[in-house]
Amino acid sequence: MIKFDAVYKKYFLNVAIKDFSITLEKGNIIGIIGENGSGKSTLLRLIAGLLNPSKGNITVDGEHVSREIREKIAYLTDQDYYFPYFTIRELMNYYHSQFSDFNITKAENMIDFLQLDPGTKIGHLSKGNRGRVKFLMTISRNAPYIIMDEPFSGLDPMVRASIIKGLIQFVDLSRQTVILTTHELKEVESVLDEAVVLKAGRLLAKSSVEQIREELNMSVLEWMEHLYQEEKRLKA
Ligand SMILES: Nc1ncnc2c1ncn2[C@@H]1O[C@H](COP(=O)(O)OP(=O)(O)OP(=O)(O)O)[C@@H](O)[C@H]1O
Repeated sequence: MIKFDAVYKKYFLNVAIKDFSITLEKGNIIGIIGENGSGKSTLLRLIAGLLNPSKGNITVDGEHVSREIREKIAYLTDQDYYFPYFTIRELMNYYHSQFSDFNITKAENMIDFLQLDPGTKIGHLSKGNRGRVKFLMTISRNAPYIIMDEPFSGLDPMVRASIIKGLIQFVDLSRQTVILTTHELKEVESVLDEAVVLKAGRLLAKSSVEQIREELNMSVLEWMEHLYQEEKRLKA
């Protein structure tokens, strides 16, 4: 379980996360959604322990983020950082040597599914295919928490839907929790259990996707748009 208690995160004078309290339960696929600049990436970096809160507390399974806790988290960044002279297979072997939870058999199985050639050098891949490699390296870890910043951006629409479905196929939700940010809501919402809406660094709402669909009779995108309009109306 991940818990935020009255968390603030400032970048110099800019407050990116404000008075943020939330509990994220285990065993779900959770989508963090909101407009550009609403604080989604900052939230993920705080969970991954790449940033420290300016104020407030964050705990993962009841413990403050530390080196041991960080090892429980597989994090897919929105940045490109792989060594360009490695082939995909060399990168897989490198990850296998660095992370005790890296499942090389799962990675081998995923390579075909993601339509990647393991002999290709990272530096020779297109941006979309580098995105697939990031997805491969992250999902192949048997980490209890998989945190992904925009994992599907840049993927071509013809394969995006099947790669999104692969998330369910390759993640074991009896032992793993997935938290991801996305702007591709129409395609991603079918795999989400929960949605968390951010606006200007604040938590606007959190709901189960089933509740949004069954009780409000809305898609997640419609729900988010509705919340944004309500917020605007209340402020006017
Ligand atoms: N390194 C940084 N230094 C200063 N300000 C930052 C930094 N990173 C993010 N910010 C600011 O913090 C706020 C939240 O940014 P963040 O990247 O978390 O939003 P986001 O919801 O992920 O946006 P997007 O959808 O565009 O990726 C924005 O106002 C942004 O300009």
